[in-house]
Parts: sequence; structure tokens; C-alpha cells
Amino acid sequence: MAKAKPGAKGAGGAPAAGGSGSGVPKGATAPADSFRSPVGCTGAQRGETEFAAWCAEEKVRFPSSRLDVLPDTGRALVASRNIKMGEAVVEVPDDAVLMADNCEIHTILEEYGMTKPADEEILEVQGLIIAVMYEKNLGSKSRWGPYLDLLPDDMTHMPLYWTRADFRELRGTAAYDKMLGRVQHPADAPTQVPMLWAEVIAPFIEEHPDLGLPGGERGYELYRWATCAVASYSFILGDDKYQAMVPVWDLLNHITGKVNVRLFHCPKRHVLQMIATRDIASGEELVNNYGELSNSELLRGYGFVEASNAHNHAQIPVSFVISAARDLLAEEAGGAGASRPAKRQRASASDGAAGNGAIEGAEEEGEEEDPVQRLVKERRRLAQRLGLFPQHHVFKVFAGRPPPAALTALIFTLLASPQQAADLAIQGRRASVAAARSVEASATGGRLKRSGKARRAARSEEEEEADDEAVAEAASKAAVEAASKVALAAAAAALGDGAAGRAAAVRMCRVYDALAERMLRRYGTSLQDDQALLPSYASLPPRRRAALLARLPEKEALAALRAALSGRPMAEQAAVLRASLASGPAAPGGKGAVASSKGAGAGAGEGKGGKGGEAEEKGKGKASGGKAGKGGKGKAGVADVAQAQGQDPFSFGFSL
Ligand SMILES: C[S@@+](CC[C@H](N)C(=O)[O-])C[C@H]1O[C@@H](n2cnc3c(N)ncnc32)[C@H](O)[C@@H]1O
Repeated sequence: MAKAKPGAKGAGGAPAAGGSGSGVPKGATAPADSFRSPVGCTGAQRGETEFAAWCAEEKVRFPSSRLDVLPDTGRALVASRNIKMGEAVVEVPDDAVLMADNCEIHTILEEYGMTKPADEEILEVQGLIIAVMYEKNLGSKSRWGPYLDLLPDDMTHMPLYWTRADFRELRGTAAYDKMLGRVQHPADAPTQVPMLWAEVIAPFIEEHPDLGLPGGERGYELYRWATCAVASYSFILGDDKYQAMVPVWDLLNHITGKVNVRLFHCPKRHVLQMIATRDIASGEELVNNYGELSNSELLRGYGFVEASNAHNHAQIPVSFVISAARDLLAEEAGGAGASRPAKRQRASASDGAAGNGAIEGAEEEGEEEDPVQRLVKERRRLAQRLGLFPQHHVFKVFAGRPPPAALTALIFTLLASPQQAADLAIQGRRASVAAARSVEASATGGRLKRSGKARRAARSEEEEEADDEAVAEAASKAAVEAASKVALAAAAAALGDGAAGRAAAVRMCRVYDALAERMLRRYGTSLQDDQALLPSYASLPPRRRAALLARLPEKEALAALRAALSGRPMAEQAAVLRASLASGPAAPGGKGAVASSKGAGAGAGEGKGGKGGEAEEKGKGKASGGKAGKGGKGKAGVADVAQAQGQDPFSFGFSL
């Protein structure tokens, strides 16, 4: 077994800051294509022999690979012979996975609403965490003992274990925001650990002394460890999204762009499989794909970073976009602060670049509320109905790519004139109703065609319900897409030639500039500070190195956004806005937008972005098989739709 060489790979030879590269300095000692994450690389662990025996007993098979410890990624699964594309490299019987629903205390967890279907997703995750704690605490008496023993004892690479000072190195990053739940909501389960321990886990342990789970500090430590294990080793299986620990599947590392397996469920044989997506030479690492994740996301969820990661991006919260637009509107309205009580004040409709009369009308209905504030509220609702709010309410901005279409369309919608807004509302609603009806009609037509009476009678109520759900979901998605396309088209039309088009571009670019500037100010250090740190990268403590590689690419993406949309000839900036809109369709959307033709235009509150959007987003990056498994209950209809939409029924770790 090859041994890791600790410290031998301080830095790789990835491109220096300024491009879409990692920011790891050039000229380091390691070969150009080699990089070892400063945190996260797992080492060897006792118990491999016992684990091998356990696998044999449980019929968990990985006949063409072996565990090894590699210099770049730490412990890994490595091909022990040449593997042909299409070969199953790992097989795990369904019942060898560990879930809240099949652990020894599943009936108790069920009483607490911590098994499927749980009232809240977070409780489902807590169910698995308690299951892991319980089984781990049973030691060799647990059916999963040898498996759990192979998980790393040391999880201190996960930011949940970082000191406050180390964690502050991440200030301003998506990892920091998400972990604290400050700008991005909800907070991660891992960072809610103290609260969840106090309110959910400790009372559970106290109420069940017979389970033998430790309380106090020991219990808390076990809980923290199990939380990290579930965060970085669990999978979400099937349409029903069972959160599960899948032995051996979880021994594969993630390397962006190097994935060579896909996940598959064989319902006939009841096994979860990993299938080679290409020929893999003996000695090569088997590589999974945890999703299209930036360094910030990898660090937050899995406790490691990459040197060169094409998925690096910055995350701009919708709330910041709204503030930036509100500031511009307030300024155009004559310096009215966003929270100042209303005075009658008008922006001139003929004021060219200074405004388009957006707040006209908004001020006429009420004297008390700040007209800008009220206008922004209305536009926010409109944008939401148009499906312009992204998954988790954050826009992803990549260096070297135009900003997301939905972001540009959102800015346009927030700044729109009263007439433009009214048109958007009407056209958006019409388009979404038509799109939803068309999906529903074709689903009904399809069912009529394929369902002879006998066949229909053979279908269970559950299958019918699943079909209905799938159609409703597809209709909702089509409705959202149609509405957001309307917004994209309207924004593109507003950017047309002539003075009005230029004025619109100037205003949108001003919002972009303010937004990027504000985002950049949120980090503890500037882009230049980080660039100046690069030459001493190798001498920094590991967590500081990891934090640098998480935040620098974010800053680069924001700086690139600013450079593209300010200080250049307006024609060039307008071209970037157009390219952004052309890169649509707008939003991953979500259930918060337009529901279906029945409820179209209802506006439906604060959409968190549908799960479908998330799955789709993750699925794109994965080598998902054409016929993915359903991981349990048969909901054929849902699976069909999921596949048609490119979703992947497997995802990794906590939902991001
Ligand atoms: C699902 S486990 C993969 C197996 C793990 N290496 C082990 O031996 O237990 C995920 C963990 O592996 C490590 N990991 C995965 N990919 C990595 C990479 N490219 N570089 C460094 N560590 C990685 C991180 O510690 C992460 O939390």
C-alpha cells in the first residue's frame, strides 16, 4: 500500500490568480499536475481486515479495486486490475446500507418523526445521525460495526471543528454564509449542531437511557463526529430521497473533471452499483463526483479544496441584488433613503440614464410607506412569480462567463418602469398558464393512449398518485421556465439600440457594479491581499491555505464581473448584459414561482427553489446513468420525469 507523504505537496503548479485557476502559486516543488488539499486527505485507518470480512459477509463487492493511500487525495479506492467501461466496480446490496429506517432503533426514531416521511428534512438527517451514533456506540455489537470503524476517527478537517480564528478566514465566502445561515438560509445542519444537540439530541438521549448513548460532553462529541460523517459520507438515494450511509460507495474521492464511475440501482437484484464510465487502468483511482461544487462548497461539505476547480464561483444572495437596485432607485428618486417615510417625489420619466419613472404610480397609493420600498416589494413579488429567484436564493457568478440570465433579468425587473412591469406581469402569467396546460394536456393524452382498461386497473392508487405528482411537477417547471423566458426577452428588448437601450444598460450596470463592490467588501481581506499571500502559500498553516483557496476564486469571479460591467465602453458592457440574457433559460426556478395552470400567478410566498431544481443542477455534473434506480418505493412516474429532466436520483452528503 502506497503511503501518503505528508507535507511533500505543499502546492501544485496550477495557474496563478487572475485566471479561472486556483490561485496556487507557480514554481512550487510539486509536479505541475499534482496537488494535495491542505486539509481533508484521509489517512489509513485500523480495521481494514475486519472491514473486508464484513464486506464478504454482507455481500458488498468491489472485486477489481483495493483501498490505498495516495499522495494527492489520501485514502482512496484504486483499480487493482484493468477495468472495462460498463463494468460494475462496486456492488452493495440494498439492505447493507445504513439508514434511520433500517437501523436497530428505527421504531423509536419513527416515533420521533425522524424516519421517512419526516415532518422536516432536517429531522430526517438527524434520524440518520442518531442511527450512526447508536450503531457506532454499539461497537462490535452493531451490524455495521466494521463499516463504521473504517470511517475516519478524525474529522477535524471539517470547518465544523475549526477554531473561531480559522473560521473567520472564510468570512464573506459562500461557505461562511451558508454555515452561519446569515445571508443564505437555512443554515447548514452542521452549524446548527449546538442548537440541535440542545433541543433534539440531548433530550432524545435523556428520554432513552436504555439505548446506552452517552450524554454530556462525550455525547456531544459523538454527535459532532456523526454529523460530520453524515455530511461528508452519506448519500441521498432515489426519488424518495432516503438519506443513507452506503459502504464502499463512500470510499471514493471527488476530483473535478476526473470522474470515472456512475451510480446505479439495479431494482431486479436489489443492489446499488458503481459502474465504470470509461476504461480504468490498473492503479488508477476510482473517482466519484460529489456535484458541481466550488472550493467553498467542497470545504464546507467535505473539508477539502482543489487546486484547479472549474466549478469555482461566487454566490450573490438575492437580498443583496434587491438592496443594490433599491439604492439606485432611491438615488434616482432624489436621494430618498430606502427606509425614509414617503414624501411626494418623482423621478422624471424622461430622465434618461437617471431613471425610467419606475417609482411613478408606486407613490400614489399610500402616503405612509416609502415609495421606493413599496415599489421594490412589488417588483420582488413580480420577479418571484416570473421564476427569477434561483435555487437557495443565490446567484452563481463564474469568472470568464457572463452573469446568470436570471440575475440580469431580476435587475431589469426591479428597475422596470410601471408599464414594463405591468406588461411583464400579464405576459408572464399568460406564458406560464399556457406552458403548464400544454404539459398537463400531453400527459393526459399520453395516459389515454397507453392505458387500456386492464392496464389501468392494474395500476395501484399509489402509482396513479405518483404519476399525478410527476405531471404537476413537470407542469410547474414548464410554467416557471415560460414565465422567466418572458422576463429574459423583455430585458433583452429593453437593452435595444438607441438612447433608451443605452439608458437601461447604464442603470443595470450601475446595480451590477454596486453589487460586486459590496460583495467584495464582505471578505476580511481584499483580492490584492490574497494575491500577495500566494507566494507564501506553502508556509501558511493548512486551514489558512484551504481558506485562501476557497475565497480567492470567489473574489476573482466578483472582480471579473466588475471588470466586465464597469469602466468599459457602454457598448461593450451592454454586450455582456445581452450575452448574459442569451445564456438563459433563466432560473432553476422553484415551486415558489408559478405553480401550475390551476394556481398560476398565485405568487406563492418565498419559494425556496424546488428540490427538482436542485436535483437537476447536481445531476448535470454527474455521470448519471440513463436508467437510474429508484432506491426503494416504486414511483415509476416520478423517476421517468426526473430522467427526462436530466435529474439524478443520487446525490451526495447533505442537500446543499
Ligand atoms: C466520501 S469520503 C471519501 C473517502 C475518504 N477519502 C476515506 O478514505 O474515507 C469524503 C472525504 O474524503 C476526502 N476527500 C474526498 N475527495 C478528496 C480530494 N480530492 N482531496 C482530498 N480529500 C478528499 C475528504 O476528507 C472528504 O470529507
